[in-house]
Amino acid sequence: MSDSKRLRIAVQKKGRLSDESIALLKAIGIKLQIRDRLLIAHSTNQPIDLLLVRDDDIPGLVMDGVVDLGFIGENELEEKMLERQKSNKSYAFETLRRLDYGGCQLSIAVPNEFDYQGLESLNGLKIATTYPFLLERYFENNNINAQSVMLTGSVEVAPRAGVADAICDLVSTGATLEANGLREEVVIFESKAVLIQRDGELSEQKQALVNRMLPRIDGVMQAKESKYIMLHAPKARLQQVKDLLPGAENPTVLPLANSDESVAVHVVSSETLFWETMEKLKALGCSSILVMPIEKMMG
Ligand SMILES: Nc1ncnc2c1ncn2[C@@H]1O[C@H](COP(=O)(O)OP(=O)(O)OP(=O)(O)O)[C@@H](O)[C@H]1O
Ligand SMILES: O=P(O)(O)OC[C@H]1O[C@H](OP(=O)(O)OP(=O)(O)O)[C@H](O)[C@@H]1O
Ligand SMILES: [Mg+2]
Repeated sequence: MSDSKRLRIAVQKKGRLSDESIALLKAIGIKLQIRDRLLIAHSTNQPIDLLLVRDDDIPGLVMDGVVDLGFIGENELEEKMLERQKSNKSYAFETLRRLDYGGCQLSIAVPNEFDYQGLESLNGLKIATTYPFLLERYFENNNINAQSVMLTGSVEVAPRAGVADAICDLVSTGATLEANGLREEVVIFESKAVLIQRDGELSEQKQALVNRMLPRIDGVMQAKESKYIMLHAPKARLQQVKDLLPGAENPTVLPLANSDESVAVHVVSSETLFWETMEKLKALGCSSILVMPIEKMMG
């Protein structure tokens, strides 16, 4: 059990989730000095320690109570849950937040020349994967009689190497599949990064720290999606201008020095302003249209 006074957070050391997880912690005000070869990093301004590990280890570290929090992909988390269920190990945890990065899907892909006619075409195949528990659950739920072949890496070369007939691997842009002459046919799991907490009560101090972190995480994610929009608009067309601005229920309208016809409009928008909308605003007589990123938000 984690009995240290400092909140322990597990983060992937090197990979797809590392940079964004660490950037998120920094964005919520946690100062970190990460040195390349060390497993642990101490925050210099909060009672927080980061454990930098392989992502495969993160669900187990949280479920065994070795760390308090962990950043992990839902694919890896669900796979480890299924694995621990089957071997009667505890698999309790709490999801604190679903995050806005690490988006990918676990899909079955076949070689381009394979004549795929639907799920029944998978019967009798050998399918290489790093996620055998998720794949076998999919087989069971869909009455597919196929065999999973566990590979920890280079899954996409398995069909060419004659090790398997098809694969089940993570897909984001599809570039890896394309480069290996494979075609995505079935999405079996959609995933994003999540922040999870171990089961059981945290000490009062640790819980208070987590309670402060979560609204800040929400603020960072919200800010990323939002824009601050400023423009000069003709007074006579103010309503039409407001109608064009996304999520602009309550814009600030300010007088402009030296102009009775125009006003300044400021608005925090829940989405960005597309070029097409900017062109329409211009056509209505708007000028000085600025779209700016927002760093932090608090409701
Ligand atoms: N192409 C992708 N785009 C977005 N997210 C991805 C992509 N590939 C993987 N992920 C997410 O990031 C997680 C980590 O992927 P990565 O490829 O870094 O893992 P890994 O090779 O298993 O690393 P490790 O050495 O830590 O075991 C995946 O489990 C998934 O949730
Ligand atoms: O659809 P794509 O955009 O091509 O992304 C998918 C690839 O990304 C991940 O691997 P990664 O590049 O992280 O390397 P790894 O397999 O060596 O971990 C994943 O395992 C796929 O191979
Ligand atoms: Mg891994």
